[in-house]
Amino acid sequence: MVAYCEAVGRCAVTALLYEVSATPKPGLVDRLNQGAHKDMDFFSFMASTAALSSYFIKCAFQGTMFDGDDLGRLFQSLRPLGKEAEDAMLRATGGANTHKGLIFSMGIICAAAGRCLKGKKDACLDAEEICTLVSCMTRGLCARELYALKKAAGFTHGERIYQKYGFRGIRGEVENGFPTVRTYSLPVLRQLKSRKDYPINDILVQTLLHLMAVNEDTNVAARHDKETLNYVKRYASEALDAGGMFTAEGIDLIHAMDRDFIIKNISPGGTADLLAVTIMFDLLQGTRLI
Ligand SMILES: CC(C)(COP(=O)(O)OP(=O)(O)OC[C@H]1O[C@@H](n2cnc3c(N)ncnc32)[C@H](O[C@H]2O[C@H](COP(=O)(O)OP(=O)(O)OP(=O)(O)O)[C@@H](O)[C@H]2O)[C@@H]1O)[C@@H](O)C(=O)NCCC(=O)NCCS
Ligand SMILES: Nc1ncnc2[nH]cnc12
Repeated sequence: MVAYCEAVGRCAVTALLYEVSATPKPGLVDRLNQGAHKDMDFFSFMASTAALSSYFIKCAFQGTMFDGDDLGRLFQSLRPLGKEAEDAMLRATGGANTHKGLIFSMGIICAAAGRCLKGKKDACLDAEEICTLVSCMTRGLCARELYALKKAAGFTHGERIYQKYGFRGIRGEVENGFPTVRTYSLPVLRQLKSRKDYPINDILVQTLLHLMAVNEDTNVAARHDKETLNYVKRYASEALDAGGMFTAEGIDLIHAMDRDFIIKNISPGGTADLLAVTIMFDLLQGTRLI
């Protein structure tokens, strides 16, 4: 069981490292620049990933150990681990929110992957099965934290954006079992990977563009507004129409997009998170972890 949880944790760490390494990513931290961020760079992401490696294993372990059918309780039991992980991230980065979103979403995925072991002698992991578990674990989250929200002040970014635009952000993604990943990015990643001549870096950037063209990224909406989010989506579609990472014209457009997002202070951080989630599902899929 320990080896299984370590293997799940290793997939999560690999997903985080692949995501930040993929270059160029418009507005995001990558190997070329800090994107539209002042308080984090490529090395902050390395340090943050290292600090989170034991957290992912602990979440998987929590999933394997959980007894009972009320998966909402498994989700609740992750909260103290998430808080500890957030402190570790802040210590490792000198106070930057590098992986705030992924502590939440990847933690739930690792616990769900742990739960997949229940009642099995060996686990051949399947993204659909994990997504169903994620959805069961977080059932009612949007109703509790967004729809019925009654607070006078102190709204988080996500709560404020729901009230303004009705975007459910990461809460909607987990409660619906990552529809954006299942519908868009995972099929794209798999199809591109079947082309043996494409470098992994280019496949990941291309997958990111597909996500950017559709994702309701609450980070973009929180720093700016709905119009800016539509601008990001249109720009990503335009880069894809030009061939994306697989034509010279597409690559030029992606670099132009990066320069433009940096000037305009646009960071599609939620979309970067979904790229990491996509990579995670691809790494887990079909893997016999024990
Ligand atoms: C459930 C919470 C995580 C929700 O918190 P909040 O209400 O703040 O929710 P959101 O803002 O909606 O989302 C949180 C992060 O999720 C990422 N995200 C955004 N949109 C999407 C999307 N459509 N799909 C997937 N993921 C999405 C995003 O993460 C990225 O942003 C982080 C940097 O954020 P921040 O510092 O706010 O942004 P900056 O632009 O840098 O800030 P400023 O400079 O403008 O100030 C970065 O990590 C990216 O990866 C969202 O930020 C909340 O309840 C919570 O934290 N709970 C703790 C529970 C927990 O961890 N439990 C244990 C595990 S279950
Ligand atoms: N590469 C990246 N740049 C900025 N924010 C992010 N959140 C997750 N990955 C990110």
